[in-house]
Amino acid sequence: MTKSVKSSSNACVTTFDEFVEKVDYSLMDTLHADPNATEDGDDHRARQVFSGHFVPVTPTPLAEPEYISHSSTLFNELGLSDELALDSDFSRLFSGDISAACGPMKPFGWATGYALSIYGTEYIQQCPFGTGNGYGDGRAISVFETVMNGQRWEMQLKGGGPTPYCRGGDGRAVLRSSVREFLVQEHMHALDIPTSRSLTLYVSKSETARRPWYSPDSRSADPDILVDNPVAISTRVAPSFLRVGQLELFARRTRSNADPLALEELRMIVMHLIEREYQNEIDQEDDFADQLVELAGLFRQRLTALVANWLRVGYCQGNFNSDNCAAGGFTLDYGPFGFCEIFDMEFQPWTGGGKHFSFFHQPSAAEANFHMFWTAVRPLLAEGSDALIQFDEVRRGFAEEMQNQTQQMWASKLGLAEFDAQLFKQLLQLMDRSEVDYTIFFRELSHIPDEISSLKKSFYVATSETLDEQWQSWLNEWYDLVSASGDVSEISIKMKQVNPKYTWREWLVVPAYEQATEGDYSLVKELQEVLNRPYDEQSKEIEDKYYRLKPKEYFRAGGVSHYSCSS
Ligand SMILES: Nc1ncnc2c1ncn2[C@@H]1O[C@H](COP(=O)(O)OP(=O)(O)OP(=O)(O)O)[C@@H](O)[C@H]1O
Ligand SMILES: [Mg+2]
Repeated sequence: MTKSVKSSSNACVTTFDEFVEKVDYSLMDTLHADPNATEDGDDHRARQVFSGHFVPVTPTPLAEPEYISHSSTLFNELGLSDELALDSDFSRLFSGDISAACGPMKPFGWATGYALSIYGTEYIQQCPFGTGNGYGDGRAISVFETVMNGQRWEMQLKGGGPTPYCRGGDGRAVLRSSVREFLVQEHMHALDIPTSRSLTLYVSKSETARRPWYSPDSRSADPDILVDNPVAISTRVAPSFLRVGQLELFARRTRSNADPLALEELRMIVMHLIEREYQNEIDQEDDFADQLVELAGLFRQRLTALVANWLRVGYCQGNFNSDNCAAGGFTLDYGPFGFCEIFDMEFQPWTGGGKHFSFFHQPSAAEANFHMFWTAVRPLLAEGSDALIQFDEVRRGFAEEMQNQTQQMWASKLGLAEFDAQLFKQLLQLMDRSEVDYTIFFRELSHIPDEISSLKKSFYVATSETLDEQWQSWLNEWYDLVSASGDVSEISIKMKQVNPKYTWREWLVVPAYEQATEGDYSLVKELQEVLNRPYDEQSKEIEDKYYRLKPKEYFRAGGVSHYSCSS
């Protein structure tokens, strides 16, 4: 078994024909298409979609596409050769021209509908028809499914042009947001955090889209100008793009008797979820009700671990609605996300996001999404059944599991065998008062110093003598605990595996997308290199450039310290 996986991972797909041969449809063959869909996928205007799991739709090719970059790491994992990224037909396909492929490929891709809940409250007014039937992938179009190296993958163009769910939007993503999403997905993977992945990034040399943005040196919360930015298509890859909101769509239709097929379509999409995301853990021969109990337990485990990981690296998703919550338990939709530099429990880079999605509130936001998942799947279980009792039990246990996951994570960040509530509480107060840089502080601590001078390079403010004394006394207590729990140099190595040296710093990413707008992609590529090895020391030159406190001029800077959702 291991042998066959290994040998297939060495098999390199080098030509476009070989790549196309690998297409292996699952979703379009097992789920329901919208019965009102056109046959040719020419379906680009906002309209209501009343039933079915997906709408066949063709992407809209970028005008004059230019290759920017691809992820060698992912190509390698998929068994694709790097040259393929430069192949003209491959580039055509992943810059939106599906006519580049023929033979086993269908002449259209597909978009899916989903519902939206914000922090556990159902919304429908985001849909222009006021019914929820016009909400879904407005600019994301999947074009390819395959099994590569024993794993099923779906490839989805983001910014691939309008779909019936576009709500009047242009279906495009601008270069700025595409560079961010392209880079951060692979960075998250390198940080060992489950995520959708990045395949390729192409930009148009002649097509632009107008978006609200910030003038240079703007300090305003909201964008103050309109900017024409080149449009781009990034392709993301995951076993599926199923969201909690997608399950909710069919559950809502079931509840309101809007569609006689809704309950069956709910059952189908949940089976599809199990098949795509939980195949290795759930036996699909088992009784379906038992599968649902297992599904709930596994999703709870993945979601809580995911959010604990977000806290570990300083990541704030910003907009953790149910439609941005992957039912496979990985990070999806990098819109108004950010990484905490100066430590702030309520860090939230998105001006429209509110505190409920801020840094330390993410466990509660996750619970609200889990609640919507539980509510959506529940109609598939018989009232009064044992399975339903167990299913409800999983829901009730969310907060406890979330707490266990976060406590374990803090213990590992601090190099301790067990979480110490008192020590942790004192640390949070000190970090807050000294305004520490989250990444630099924990990385310096990973060297296990016994006095505070090296930690001070992570402080944004000068500390008083009293504060220094408090730090030293905290450090002494911590040091004693660490040294009592094992070999200090081994603990240091382990701490460096959970406390990255290099994380996302927005002010260092801005120049990369700005230069890319001018046709210079060298910084995008440099960032790919640096962010793909976040736990490594890397060179002195890289350290000087990237392991640094955020300069004063970027505090409160529009588009750097905060941004609106527009992308
Ligand atoms: N320019 C656009 N044209 C059409 N639809 C859009 C556009 N921008 C956003 N949307 C749609 O609006 C909804 C909310 O946007 P949001 O920013 O959460 O998602 P996104 O970043 O586009 O997508 P995803 O969640 O697929 O990563 C999504 O369903 C998205 O498809
Ligand atoms: Mg989204």
